[in-house]
Amino acid sequence: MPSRLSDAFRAHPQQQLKHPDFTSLHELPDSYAWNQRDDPSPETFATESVPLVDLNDSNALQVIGHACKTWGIFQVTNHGISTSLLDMVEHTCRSLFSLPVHQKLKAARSPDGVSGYGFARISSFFSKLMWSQGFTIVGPPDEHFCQLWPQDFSYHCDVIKEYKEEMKKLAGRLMWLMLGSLGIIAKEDIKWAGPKADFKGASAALQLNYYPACPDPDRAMGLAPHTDSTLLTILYQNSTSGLQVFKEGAGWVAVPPVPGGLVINVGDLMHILSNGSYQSVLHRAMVNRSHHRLSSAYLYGPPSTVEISPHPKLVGPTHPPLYRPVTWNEYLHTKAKHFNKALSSVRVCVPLNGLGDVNEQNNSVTVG
Ligand SMILES: C=C1C[C@]23C[C@H]1CC[C@H]2[C@@]12CCC[C@@](C)(C(=O)O1)[C@H]2[C@@H]3C(=O)O
Ligand SMILES: O=C(O)CCC(=O)C(=O)O
Ligand SMILES: [Fe+2]
Repeated sequence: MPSRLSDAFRAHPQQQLKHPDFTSLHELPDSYAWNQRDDPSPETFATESVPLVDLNDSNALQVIGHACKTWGIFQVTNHGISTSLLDMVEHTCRSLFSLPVHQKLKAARSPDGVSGYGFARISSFFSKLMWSQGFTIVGPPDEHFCQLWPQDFSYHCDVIKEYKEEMKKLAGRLMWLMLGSLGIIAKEDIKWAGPKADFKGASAALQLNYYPACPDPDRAMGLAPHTDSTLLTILYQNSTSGLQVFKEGAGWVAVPPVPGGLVINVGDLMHILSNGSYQSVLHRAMVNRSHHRLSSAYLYGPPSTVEISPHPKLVGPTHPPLYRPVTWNEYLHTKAKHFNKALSSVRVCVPLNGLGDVNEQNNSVTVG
């Protein structure tokens, strides 16, 4: 099993797809036209809205805990990330995606790599193409940025580095808020958080997404429904809406951009750590006829060698562990192979009849 995030996809290389120049398309090609069969979820729209939390509010911990249990997503304000930094990141995204295709392809993601320009990893699980372009950054951006902007790369590198540092601090803070509401409050409760409890060794990937304006948005899909493989994800979206989340009993709910706000979603590893108490949220990005859309997702997880398992404080005789321990790399590997069945493939199979022979998937563990 690879031990670095950048090696997570060595065993599952991504197929090479053509990168069209979106700006030149005035009609939606058939390869981009999604039909109901590709998107089985009901197209209902809810009146409910995703919780909004002011991080300066004294109730923040409780509101976040409730949001993680019921929605698996919330938006935050007063998060400490300056508007000017968010503007600079947006500017870097804009500048990156508006480069000519041949220039972007100089920093193309290699089939078995994780960083660089290309289609979303999950593309291979769908028969239709997504109306988006992405740029993934794991580790320092210098090498790829040098190819994109031979003149100005150091400016863009500095923006991304500062953003990653700020995101890392905010993610550590959010970790304690999310865990705190489950009663996981002491430094010793999460050993890998380190002596200062600041999650210094955490790993992360930054995913920049660009959704060009689309001639036929009702039939196109920006980013297909998925959950993130993370502990948590911090998403910045520009002022164009498009993000939707699936809520049981309500259907697809839009997550409108809140000025200066950030969207936080629970990922699969947090679902495991919370022993199923927090939901990793199914989400997708829709596209727009007249406006392009930009987003940046900070995908946050544990250090590569750390195994995540249901927290001992949440496990007991009446609450058996629902998942077996997994490292982030191992889980990304599983996701690249099984996509939306990845979570169930690491689920511990509790026998329903006590006979211990219930084992729906050959790589799940049977207990009892
Ligand atoms: C650290 C990560 C997390 C990854 C894979 C790798 C780098 C890029 C991330 C995303 C970003 C876009 C959605 C997703 C589903 C995708 O296709 O690539 C994510 C995936 C995951 O959360 O599984
Ligand atoms: O663009 C968005 O709103 C969603 C992006 C996303 O889900 C991701 O990058 O994982
Ligand atoms: Fe996502």
